[in-house]
Amino acid sequence: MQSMFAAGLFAHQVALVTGGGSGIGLATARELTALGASVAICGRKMEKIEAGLAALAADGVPSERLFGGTCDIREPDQVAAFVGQVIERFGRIDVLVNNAGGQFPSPAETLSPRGWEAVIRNNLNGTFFMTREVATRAMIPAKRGRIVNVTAMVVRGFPGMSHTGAARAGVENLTRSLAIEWAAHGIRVNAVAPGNNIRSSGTAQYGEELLEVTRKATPLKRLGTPEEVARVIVFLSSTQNDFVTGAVWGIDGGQPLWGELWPIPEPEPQPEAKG
Ligand SMILES: CCCCCCC/C=C/C(=O)SCCNC(=O)CCNC(=O)[C@H](O)C(C)(C)COP(=O)(O)OP(=O)(O)OC[C@H]1O[C@@H](n2cnc3c(N)ncnc32)[C@H](O)[C@@H]1OP(=O)(O)O
Ligand SMILES: NC(=O)C1=CN([C@@H]2O[C@H](COP(=O)(O)OP(=O)(O)OC[C@H]3O[C@@H](n4cnc5c(N)ncnc54)[C@H](OP(=O)(O)O)[C@@H]3O)[C@@H](O)[C@H]2O)C=CC1
Repeated sequence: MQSMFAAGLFAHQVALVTGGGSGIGLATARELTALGASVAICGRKMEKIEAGLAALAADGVPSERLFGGTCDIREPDQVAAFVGQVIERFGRIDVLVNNAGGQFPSPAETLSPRGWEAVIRNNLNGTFFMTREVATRAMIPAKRGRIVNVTAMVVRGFPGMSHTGAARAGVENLTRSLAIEWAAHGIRVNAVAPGNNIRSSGTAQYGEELLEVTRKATPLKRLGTPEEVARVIVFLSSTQNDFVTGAVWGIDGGQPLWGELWPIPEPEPQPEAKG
């Protein structure tokens, strides 16, 4: 695949991509390694990480530029151990892509406390634990770094998945807070918000019928690809945009502007309040 970026843009740089064994994370790892980066990927399941490493090796990336291991981002001890391994292996971390995440559909009224917590921990807590670990151990001491958080398109709320909507909105706000707190350390913090309309290993679980609903609700009338999301992540991870920080960049075919986001029952007309 021909890259839109200059060859060697990430030479001698190290990127950590969470959830890098599949989907958007793997597409990001492929683009970064193609541009010369050394890349570390993590996820909960070793078989996904092995498949990701195999795909990168098949692209021709030498093994000395690759590292992968299991790490559940919800567990601070596992995060600390993984970040330590990456620093031991490569000596630095220039780029962190917080891509790991996910949820399940559920109406708010039947969501159990543990179900709510599982999704908040997966998307909000995990992103914070990883971000702080990488910043304090690698980026703040080095006085440089770029962090890109992968959230979701939540500007219209997320009816039917309110837990993830709340968690992703939290990550967007965290992005803005840390962009300010860590500006003095030479760290830029941005986010990308994929629409609910990217065809990936992640959305495959929702089925073709729902994907068709979301395609129809997209002004560009097609689904996006993990590579299209990855290109924006890579741009924000690069040194080619050093004046961009605290931004949330949508990649959604115009979806926030129009159309039904998720097929939940249409609200009933409500009577005017009396008195
Ligand atoms: C085409 C339409 C497009 C829609 C696209 C929407 C845009 C977003 C796309 C993506 O995000 S792509 C990525 C997709 N991948 C995933 O979403 C998978 C992620 N899921 C997980 O990783 C896990 O399921 C989880 C959310 C982290 C939860 O795992 P955990 O191991 O913590 O959970 P458990 O211990 O099993 O359960 C805890 C608690 O949660 C309840 N729960 C878990 N799964 C479900 C479910 N599918 N439905 C309802 N409830 C669920 C579970 O019941 C537990 O609660 P209690 O029963 O104990 O009260
Ligand atoms: N595709 C889409 O349309 C959209 C995607 N997104 C978000 O983009 C990101 C990538 O999604 P996508 O590539 O589509 O889907 P995938 O399911 O392929 O990617 C999610 C990755 O995150 C990893 N992961 C999930 N939870 C954890 C955890 N607790 N610790 C470590 N790794 C974890 C998974 O690996 P493992 O299971 O091995 O842990 C997997 O590799 C996710 O955050 C997703 O929610 C947001 C909006 C839309």
